[in-house]
Amino acid sequence: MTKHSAFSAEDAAPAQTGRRFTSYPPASCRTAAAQATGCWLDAAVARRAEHDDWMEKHPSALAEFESVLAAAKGKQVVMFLDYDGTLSPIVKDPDSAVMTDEMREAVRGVAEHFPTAIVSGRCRDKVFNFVKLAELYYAGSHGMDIKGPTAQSKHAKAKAEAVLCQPASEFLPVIDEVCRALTATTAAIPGATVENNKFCLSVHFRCVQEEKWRALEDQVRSVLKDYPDLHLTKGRKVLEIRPSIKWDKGNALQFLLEALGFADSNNVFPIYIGDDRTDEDAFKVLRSMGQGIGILVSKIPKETSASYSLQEPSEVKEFLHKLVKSKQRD
Ligand SMILES: O=P(O)(O)OC[C@H]1O[C@H](O[C@H]2O[C@H](CO)[C@@H](O)[C@H](O)[C@H]2O)[C@H](O)[C@@H](O)[C@@H]1O
Repeated sequence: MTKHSAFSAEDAAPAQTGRRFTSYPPASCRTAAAQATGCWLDAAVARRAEHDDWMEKHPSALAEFESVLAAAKGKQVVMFLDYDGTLSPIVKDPDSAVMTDEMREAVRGVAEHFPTAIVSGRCRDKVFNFVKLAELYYAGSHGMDIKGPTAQSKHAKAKAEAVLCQPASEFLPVIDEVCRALTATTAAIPGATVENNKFCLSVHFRCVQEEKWRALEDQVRSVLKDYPDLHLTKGRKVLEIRPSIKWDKGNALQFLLEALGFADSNNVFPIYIGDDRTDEDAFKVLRSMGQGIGILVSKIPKETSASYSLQEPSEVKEFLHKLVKSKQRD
């Protein structure tokens, strides 16, 4: 298979801006080679071929909907949904990434039929304020802050309200301290913003001039030098600062399956839909369990452990609607 960057043109810096951004190479070597020879038609053909090749390996979950249903037949579907880029489109201002009422209704419909969790890099309260559905499970801070439903529903387990998992709670004071330090240090870079996600932080560079990306990353790394228990990862035009503990969205998925009573069960079919690098941890867990499916939301080929793809949040909504309809005709 052609190697793709998990984060390509739509998300991050081009490779030539510096070695530390080189986890974001051009879309494919084939395309780059064609571009290098100056043959743009070849490059377009190569891109198309690359896309077709990728779609064969990660087919549309809508086009293959009946196969998904067949695989899930007789099993309990559990739905896991990432937020940004999955339920809401990527926008410049993170505080404006609202979810449409139509998408909320689609998620509500799914939650009526299946246990449903939102798994986000955002602070749990913030993502709850966007989604506003009390019958769901929420895993905020990249899974480091998990809470059960606060409203009863058919699928909220009797003790759901008691579900709480905060494996990084000892990091709260240090995260606040680093948030203050980063906010002060990056203030001179226009467009840079720091978002406090409670157990982790995001430094956004979507609105920063490309020439300043390197300087911003240098500043963030210089602050982090004094905090060896924290580490930096990269998402969609965002630098993410997280505690160095072995806990990610994959662990959150496993924790929730266990909390729902599906530990070691062969009768469960988890579906995880996400668009970001951090969602890959959950896709990998599903692969290693050999149960359920991962669906990557992306318009372009990316290296992924997901089995299926959807292009954008509107397709996610359609997929959720189809799932609800299929349940209604059961
Ligand atoms: O796990 P997620 O729910 O996907 O959260 C990952 C990050 O999402 C948000 O940032 C991204 O979306 C913003 C709004 O569309 C966009 O402006 C930004 O460039 C994206 O990186 C969120 O603000 C971050 O804190 C999350 O870590």
